[in-house]
Amino acid sequence: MTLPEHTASDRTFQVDLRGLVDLLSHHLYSSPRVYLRELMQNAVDALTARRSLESQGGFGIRLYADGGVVRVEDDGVGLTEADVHTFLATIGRSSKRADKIAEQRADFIGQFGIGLLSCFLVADEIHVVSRSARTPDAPAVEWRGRGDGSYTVRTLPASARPQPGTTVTLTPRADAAEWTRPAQVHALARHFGSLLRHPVTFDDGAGGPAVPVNPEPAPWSLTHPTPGARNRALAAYGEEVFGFKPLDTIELDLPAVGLKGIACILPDAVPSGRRHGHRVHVKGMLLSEQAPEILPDWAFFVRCVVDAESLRPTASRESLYEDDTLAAVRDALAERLREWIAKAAASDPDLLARFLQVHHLAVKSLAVHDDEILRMLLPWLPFETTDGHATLDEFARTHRTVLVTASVEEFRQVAAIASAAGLGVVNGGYTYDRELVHRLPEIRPEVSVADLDPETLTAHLDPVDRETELAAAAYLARARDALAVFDCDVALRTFQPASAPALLIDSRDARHERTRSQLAREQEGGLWGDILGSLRQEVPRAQLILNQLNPLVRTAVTIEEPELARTSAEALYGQAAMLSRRPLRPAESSLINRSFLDLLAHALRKDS
Ligand SMILES: Nc1ncnc2c1ncn2[C@@H]1O[C@H](COP(=O)(O)OP(=O)(O)OP(=O)(O)O)[C@@H](O)[C@H]1O
Repeated sequence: MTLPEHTASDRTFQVDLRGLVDLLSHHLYSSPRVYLRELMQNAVDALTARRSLESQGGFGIRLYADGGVVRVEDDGVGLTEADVHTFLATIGRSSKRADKIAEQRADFIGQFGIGLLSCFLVADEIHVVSRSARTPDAPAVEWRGRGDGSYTVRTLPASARPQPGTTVTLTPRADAAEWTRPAQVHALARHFGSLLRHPVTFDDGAGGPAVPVNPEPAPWSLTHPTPGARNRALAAYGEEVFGFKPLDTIELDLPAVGLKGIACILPDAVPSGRRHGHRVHVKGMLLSEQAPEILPDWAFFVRCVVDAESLRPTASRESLYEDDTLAAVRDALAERLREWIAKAAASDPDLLARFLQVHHLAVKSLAVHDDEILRMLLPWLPFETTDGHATLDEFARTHRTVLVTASVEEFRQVAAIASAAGLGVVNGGYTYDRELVHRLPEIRPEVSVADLDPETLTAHLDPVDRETELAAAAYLARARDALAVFDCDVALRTFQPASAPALLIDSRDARHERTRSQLAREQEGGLWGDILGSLRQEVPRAQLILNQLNPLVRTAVTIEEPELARTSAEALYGQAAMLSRRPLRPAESSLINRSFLDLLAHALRKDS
């Protein structure tokens, strides 16, 4: 038996327009307000297409919103009835992609053939009346497209639309009033269209004259009498769009992609790594206020506003398509910022100083990975040093050997003693600082850089003579006993400055080791106790170094009364711990409290 043959029949997808509009509104566009941008952009593209037919100027875009309707009218290329069926009524079909104009595609902002659908975000029907400039004797045509996917087309007498161009009218739904009120339409038009090159006007239907939406050309396209005047005009524009007075304004110009604009240096520091949005216009139309992709991550000390000819927007038209052109633009703009830094470093020390004062953290993060920035700016970057805050250049002039600590805490511990000994130490504890200081000899070969840790420093402190050591032995033993709970050894040395009674050397390693051995003790006998115990290394203990040159210490070591000796040792430990500015442990805080009260009680007893 043979089965009956089934013949395959070609079918066409059915598209549910409501579902599609829902998808666009929830997943493609950030807000219903984009409907106006899409209409303006179609008008701009239509004007561009008309310009390729006839060079005559004076064509523009007129917006109208009176609370009842929103209308966008252009003097663009227009549509014939056949165009309407092909382009308006076919979703995903765009005249800007048709083969014969493929080479001109870069002239247009649109290309996906879906922009018009965004009108359904605010209205149930799109009404278009158009007359073609390509086929001047074709009649005017009217198209009504509805959100349910149906549409009607009819031709109108030439008198209905005497001149070529297109008028799109929307009757907004009540729930879209927020986006279609006259004041809002005007504000949105200015927002998206302030840099459009065709004249755009707005009329609120109240009887007054239509007002220009983009009366001023882009500030960088104007000529100015002097470079200073130009710079001030660009800075004023930056302040207008970003709301801050730029520390300086860098002009951007990349002819290869028709990009012009400005980069505004932020007047205040920003947390490093925070990426700023830049304002990107494509052919004048505002694409995004938050496009971080036109600059590399490190450029977080600027905000840019640019207008480009050949950057490609994505379908949402709210970001840029990541392609080779965008990568090249990013590189070229980064290069411009570098040039600005180099120029400031070479010829405008005041500007450079102001810039580094605010953005040195950003520059440090940049210099770590960028040899050129390092070479240009390292000498001018500020660091915390034993001479106070100083640039490496200033510091290296007085210290041919630059010592650098690994942590802020270690810097606090050694700074006073090292500087009293004439040593120059840089605090390497902040992010990037130690790494950067170590690279100084690449630029200043006459300078050498070495790490300094507190242990090395104490090893070089002068011991006291045997007699003094013996005389102090009893006191030192009591002090060791008092501080044993902190696993702290006590030693007597002489060091400058004489005003410092004691130095507490307490490296991070020592503290880790103490935590570990304390845990091991607590777990005594158990499995963990054995494991932790077997890890025990030679314990790097904390060390309280008393300064024999200090008058207070000289007196303390002679104390015979055991309680007072103990209290004085605790007080010296507490004071040294506080000076190191590391967070105190609870036991240390209570020790400081207790020793203070004991000393007070002692002093009062003595007085009475
Ligand atoms: N104001 C207008 N004047 C002339 N033609 C227009 C106008 N508005 C729309 N069209 C035609 O309708 C087509 C579809 O428009 P739509 O906005 O949906 O897509 P697009 O602009 O081509 O691409 P995109 O989805 O990227 O915006 C356009 O390609 C164009 O041919």
